[in-house]
Amino acid sequence: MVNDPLLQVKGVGIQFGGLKAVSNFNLKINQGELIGLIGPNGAGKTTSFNLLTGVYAPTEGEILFDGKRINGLPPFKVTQRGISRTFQNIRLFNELSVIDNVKVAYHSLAKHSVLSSILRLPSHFSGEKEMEKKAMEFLKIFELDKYKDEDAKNLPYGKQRRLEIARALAAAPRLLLLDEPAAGMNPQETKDLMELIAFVRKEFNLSILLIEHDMNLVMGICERIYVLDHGVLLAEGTPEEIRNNPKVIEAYLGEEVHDEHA
Ligand SMILES: Nc1ncnc2c1ncn2[C@@H]1O[C@H](COP(=O)(O)OP(=O)(O)OP(=O)(O)O)[C@@H](O)[C@H]1O
Repeated sequence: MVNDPLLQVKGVGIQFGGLKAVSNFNLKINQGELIGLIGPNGAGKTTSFNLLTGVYAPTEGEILFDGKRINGLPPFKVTQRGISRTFQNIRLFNELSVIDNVKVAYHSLAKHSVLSSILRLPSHFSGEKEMEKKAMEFLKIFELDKYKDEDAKNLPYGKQRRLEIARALAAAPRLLLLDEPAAGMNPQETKDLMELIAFVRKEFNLSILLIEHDMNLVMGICERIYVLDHGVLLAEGTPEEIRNNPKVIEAYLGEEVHDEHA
């Protein structure tokens, strides 16, 4: 159905030994929404991403993407269905060039087959050319085109973060999961990145789920916010509702937000 949410997480949870890292987690993302996921350290945010992307299979509940069940699928299948992510600790292919990092992600979608690549058929070369062109388009959007032949490891930290997002986008997702994309960036880099996220969301008609510690940033760009605490959903609402939710203030935001709006 056209109006069904793109992503529906229904009562999802996972237990590691005796620890319930996430339990009874419910979340909905509609087409085109930019949603924030916040919570104190150890609240279960990254574990939720791992559940959504098939790194972990939930021990309870189900996850529907585009109306179809995806829990239990391995990560590469989840990516093929249309969910891409970035990682809290950057995971690039350090020894590969900047452009090759993007091409790797694009590869699974390219039309030419492995066989045509091995045999070096004409379709291999046209496929390669098209891939190069597409990868350059992503690099341009992220202002990384002039570093295309540089090893990824030589990029400054902020640019590595941008490259990770470019690579995630190259897999042509409908839902992009960003795990603290602005971590370690200075205020100007963070501001630029947020503008870029807003731009790519429109340009690629994306839905985005964003884990972020910078409260002003989350409040500034997300339509709705989910708050996790000790693995359970503490609150869900608009930035205004979250800001004024006493449970959230007590558990997470504390005096900082209180003072801001006093
Ligand atoms: N593979 C695992 N095995 C055992 N425990 C785990 C595993 N992964 C996560 N946990 C635990 O689950 C809880 C939630 O961790 P998670 O990394 O999801 O929190 P987070 O909200 O992302 O925190 P942070 O903001 O610090 O990144 C923590 O107590 C963590 O130690």
